[in-house]
Amino acid sequence: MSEQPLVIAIDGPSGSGKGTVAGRLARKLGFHLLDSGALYRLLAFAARNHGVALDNEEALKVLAAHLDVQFLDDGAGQKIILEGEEVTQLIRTEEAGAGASQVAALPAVREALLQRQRAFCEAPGLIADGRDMGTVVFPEAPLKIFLTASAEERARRRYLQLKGQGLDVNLESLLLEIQARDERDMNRAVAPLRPAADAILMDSTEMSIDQVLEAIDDELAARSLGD
Ligand SMILES: Nc1ncnc2c1ncn2[C@@H]1O[C@H](COP(=O)(O)OP(=O)(O)OP(=O)(O)O)[C@@H](O)[C@H]1O
Ligand SMILES: Nc1ccn([C@H]2C[C@H](O)[C@@H](COP(=O)(O)O)O2)c(=O)n1
Repeated sequence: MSEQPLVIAIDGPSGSGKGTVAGRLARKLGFHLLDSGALYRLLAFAARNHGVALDNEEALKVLAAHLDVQFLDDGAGQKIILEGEEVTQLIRTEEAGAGASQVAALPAVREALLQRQRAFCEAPGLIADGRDMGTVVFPEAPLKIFLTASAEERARRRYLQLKGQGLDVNLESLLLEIQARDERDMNRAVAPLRPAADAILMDSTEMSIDQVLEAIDDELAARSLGD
């Protein structure tokens, strides 16, 4: 039987550093990258473009099934094209994250995006970043990291990130938005944000990005993976 490509799942709440760590790890290992949050952000963004309400499950299911998205890697980072428009930065605001969190709570939306996410699993391997990579999408992943940090630290990171992109952001508002998104993601009925039973819990509140990557390297070495 052909060997399955190696999948490393990195789940956790907003702003914990999943995307940054997943991107660095994918480049280092030469693996594919699944930014599953981007799919939900793109769906919410497309819904707004098409005048579809973020609680219209039936219409969102159809939109999700036919989402016209391209993930392009031009060597300087990933560009995201939605229906022919580059939306790489547009989908990164907290407003887009809130919309994503809202549509992500709908079972038919999650079902419509499931196979598209699993299709990212190709040789030589995949780094999968999200909320339910280790619990639902890739439950057989041999390494699952649940990456978190205090809400205050995650708000601080998101503040620096968005301010660095020239956006006018407020730290106190970001903290409230992140806490609200955490609540929704953790308490929804379908695929709630929680660590898989076999996930490695990693609290990066006091860790640098490099320290997180080193800790993941140690976990890979301990399992003789990623060589
Ligand atoms: N350990 C860390 N220490 C300091 N800054 C970090 C750390 N990890 C990530 N960051 C920074 O925090 C910001 C948010 O990181 P990132 O976008 O990777 O988080 P995320 O978990 O993917 O968030 P979301 O789920 O909302 O997309 C980025 O600017 C990133 O560079
Ligand atoms: N696998 C996933 C990924 C994301 N979501 C939802 C919940 C998040 O709040 C939102 C945006 O994700 P982010 O880009 O911040 O990682 O999308 C989910 O339910 N499942």
